[in-house]
Formats: sequence, structure tokens, C-alpha cells
Amino acid sequence: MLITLEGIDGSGKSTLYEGLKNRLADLNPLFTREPGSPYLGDAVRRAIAADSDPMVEAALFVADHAVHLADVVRPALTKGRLVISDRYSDSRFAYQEVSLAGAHPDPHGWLEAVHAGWSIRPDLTILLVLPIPVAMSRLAGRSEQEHFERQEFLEHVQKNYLARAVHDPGRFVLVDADRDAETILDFVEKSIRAAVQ
Ligand SMILES: Nc1ncnc2c1ncn2[C@@H]1O[C@H](COP(=O)(O)OP(=O)(O)O)[C@@H](O)[C@H]1O
Ligand SMILES: Cc1cn([C@H]2C[C@H](O)[C@@H](COP(=O)(O)OP(=O)(O)O)O2)c(=O)[nH]c1=O
Repeated sequence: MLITLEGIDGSGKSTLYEGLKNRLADLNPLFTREPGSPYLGDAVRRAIAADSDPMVEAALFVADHAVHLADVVRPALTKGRLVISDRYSDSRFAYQEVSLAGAHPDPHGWLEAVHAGWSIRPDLTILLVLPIPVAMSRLAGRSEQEHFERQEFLEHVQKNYLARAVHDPGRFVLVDADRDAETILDFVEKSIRAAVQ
């Protein structure tokens, strides 16, 4: 089973991901993330840090996904393992539909085409939803701000996430991320345990 964690920057995804490692240890999940695939992850992070051309960035995110699927996700699923990924394809649809606007005539169509026929659909997607001002104040504490972390940008990204959830309600679990980390962890742990039963 493939479970993905999604949400805007500052939504508390990394905090949740780390918390789930303890909570779900008995299920022996494979914890993994995008971007960050073997041998390509570093290149993608360098491209983000360098504020690269949006199409270059998008192509690298897709390439990172391909390596992640081939070398990490698919082999683990084939062995019957539970896989939990911090970010996955929905990040592309949410972020690159915004970043590619103006750089490509049909970002959504391109993203659909580039994933169709080979990417694996998650069984469950946990979406952390947070008011943008709260996310911005959480991000303000970070030493380095990435170019994705601007307020209007994140507003669009969260709208895209919510639109995807509306179109695929059976896959998404929406989480009010404006609560304390322990309450969020309790809720998400219960949702995942219910899904794997
Ligand atoms: N539920 C929460 N309530 C308040 N602050 C939180 C919560 N979850 C995370 N944070 C804090 O917000 C910041 C961003 O959290 P992080 O987990 O890194 O978010 P993301 O990975 O989604 O960007 C960190 O300083 C973290 O300690
Ligand atoms: C996987 C992925 C991430 N991103 C963005 C989201 C983040 O702003 C940035 C780096 O991801 P990440 O390091 O996971 O950030 P965070 O800790 O906030 O989750 O890359 C995309 O734009 N497209 C993608 O396909």
C-alpha cells in the first residue's frame, strides 16, 4: 500500500513524517520522500536552491519521481511493504501548475501526460491544510527561504491541492493542520491504521 503526505511548505509535513516513524514502527513501513531519490535528489535540490528555469525544475522533479518509483517505491510495493512518502505526484500538480504558468501553455495537460501510464497512484493521501498566514509565520523562523515560500504562490498551491481532493475524495484525507502536532499525529495515525486493516 502506498500512502503519501502532502501540504504546502510550513504545513507541518516534516514534523508529522518524523512522528509517524515512532507511531507506526510495528507496521515496518518504508519511509521515503520526494524530492530526494538516489543519485538525482541532490541535483533537484541544487536546482531549487538556484532558482532555475521552471521547466528545468519541473523536468527534474519528474525525473526524480521516475528514479524514486523505479529504485525505491516499486520494489518495496512488490514485496508487499507499506510505503509512506513525504510528498509525491500531487506536489507536482499543486506546485508546478503554478510555477509553470507562463512558461508552458498547458501545465496541467503536460503534468497529466508525463505521469500517465507508468506512475503509481497512491492508495491514500494525507493532505495537511493550513491558513496561509499561519504557514507564513511558521516559515518565518527558517534561516533560508525557498522561492516556493511566497504567500501568493502558496495560496495557489493550496487551492490546487484542495481541488485535487474535491475530484478524488476517496483517496484524500484532509487534516486541519492548525492544531497541535500531537493531535494531528493521533488523527493521522488512526487514519493510516484504518486504511491498512
Ligand atoms: N502542529 C504544529 N503547530 C505549531 N507549529 C508546528 C506544527 N507542526 C510543525 N510546526 C513548526 O512549524 C515549522 C514548519 O514545520 P515543518 O514540519 O518543517 O513543515 P513542512 O515540512 O510542511 O514545511 C517548524 O518550525 C515546526 O516546528
Ligand atoms: C516533490 C516536489 C516538491 N516541490 C517543492 C515543494 C517544496 O517547496 C520544495 C522542496 O521540497 P521539500 O524539501 O520536501 O520541502 P518541505 O520540507 O517544505 O516539504 O520543492 C515541487 O515544487 N514539486 C514537486 O514535485
